[in-house]
Amino acid sequence: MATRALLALREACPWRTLAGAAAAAALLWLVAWSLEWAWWTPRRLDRALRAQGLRGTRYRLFTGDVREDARRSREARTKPLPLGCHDIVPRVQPMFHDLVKENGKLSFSWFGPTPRMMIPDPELVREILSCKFGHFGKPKTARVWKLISNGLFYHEGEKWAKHRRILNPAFHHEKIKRMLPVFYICCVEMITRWENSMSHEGSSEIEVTMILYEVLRLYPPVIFLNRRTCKEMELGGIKYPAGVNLLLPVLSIHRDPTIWGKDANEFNPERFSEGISNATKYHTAFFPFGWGPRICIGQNFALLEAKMALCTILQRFSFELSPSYTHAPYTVITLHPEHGAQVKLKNL
Ligand code: HEM
Repeated sequence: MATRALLALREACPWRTLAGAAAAAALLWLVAWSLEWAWWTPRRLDRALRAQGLRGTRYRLFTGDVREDARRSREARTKPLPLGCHDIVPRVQPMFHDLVKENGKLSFSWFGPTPRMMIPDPELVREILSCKFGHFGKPKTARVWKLISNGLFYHEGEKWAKHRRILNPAFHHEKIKRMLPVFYICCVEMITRWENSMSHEGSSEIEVTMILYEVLRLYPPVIFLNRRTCKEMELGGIKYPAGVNLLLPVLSIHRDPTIWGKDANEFNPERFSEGISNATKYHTAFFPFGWGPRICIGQNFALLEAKMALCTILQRFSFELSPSYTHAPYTVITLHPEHGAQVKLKNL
C-alpha cells in the first residue's frame, strides 16, 4: 500500500527523486572527503614517519596541536623574562621547546591534520631552501580556511578599505603613482648621506653591521619558515611523503650551542667580526632573511634603513633602557616586545 503510494508520488514529481539522489550523493562525498582529510591522511602520514623512527605528538582529530599550542603560549606569556636573558625559546615557542625536550630535535607535531616536521640541521635547511623546482613549496592556505576567513573578515576588510580611502587619500593609487618620484629622490638622498657619513666615520659601519647581525641572530623577526613536500622527498636519509610541512626553526638554529658555541645565548656582536660566513662553520646557520630563490627581496633596504637610523641616533644621543621596560618578547606574525621598548635618550 505504502510502496504504491510512494511510486505514485514519484511518478507525479520525478524531479524530487532526482534532487534527493543528488543530495544523498553530495552528502556521501562530503563525509568521504572529510574522513580522508581529517582521519585517513593524517593516519597514513603518522605511520610513514613513525616507521622511520621519528617521534612526535599524538594526532588529535581536526585541530591537531593548535589548541594545545595556544594554551601553552598563553601560559608562557604570563611570565616576563629577567632583563638581559636571551634564552627566549621557552616563552616564544613553548610548544616546540617542549616537543624537542620530550621527543628529540628531529620530531613532529600537528598543525591541524598536517604533520609539521622540525628540521633543526642547517645543512638540511639549506637543501630545502635552495631547491628551485618547487618540491619544497611554501604551504598554501587551505581553501576551507580561506572561505571561513573571507566570510569572517570580509566586512571588517571592506570597512577598513573605505576608512583608508576616506580618511587617508594617500592610499589612492593615483596619489601613490605621483609619490613614486619623490620616494626615489628620498632614497637617493638617503644613500648619498649614508655614503658620505661612512667616508667620514671610517670603520663605524662595520661596528653597526655587527650589532645588527647579532640582534637579528638573537631576535629574528621571522622565527620560523615553513615549507611543504609536494611529492615524496628524501632528506637526511629520511623519506618524507607528500603533504608534510617542514618547519625550519630560525630562532632555535640561531641559538643552538652546538652551532654557535657555549655563548650562543649571549649578546656578542664580535662573533661577526670576520663576516657571516666565518661566524660559525655552517654557512646557513644564520638566515634571518631566508635563503635561496625565495630569499627576502627587501633585506638590503631593511639593513640600510636600520643602519641609517642607528647611526643618526648614535651621532646625537646616548641612550639606555628605561626602568619601565619589561623583557617580554612574543610573536604576532613577527617577533617583537610585548609591552614595547622604552628607552631614555640623552643629548650628547
Ligand atoms: C628586518 C626586516 C626583514 C626581515 C627579517 C625579513 C624577512 C624575510 C624572510 C625570512 C623572508 C623569506 C620567507 C620565506 O622564505 O618563507 C622574506 C621574504 C620577503 N620579504 Fe622580507 N624581511 C624584512 C624586510 C623586508 C622589506 C623591507 C621588504 C620590502 C621592501 C621585504 C619584502 C619581502 C618579500 C616581497 C618577500 C617574499 C619573497 C618571495 O617569497 O619570493 N622584506 N622576508
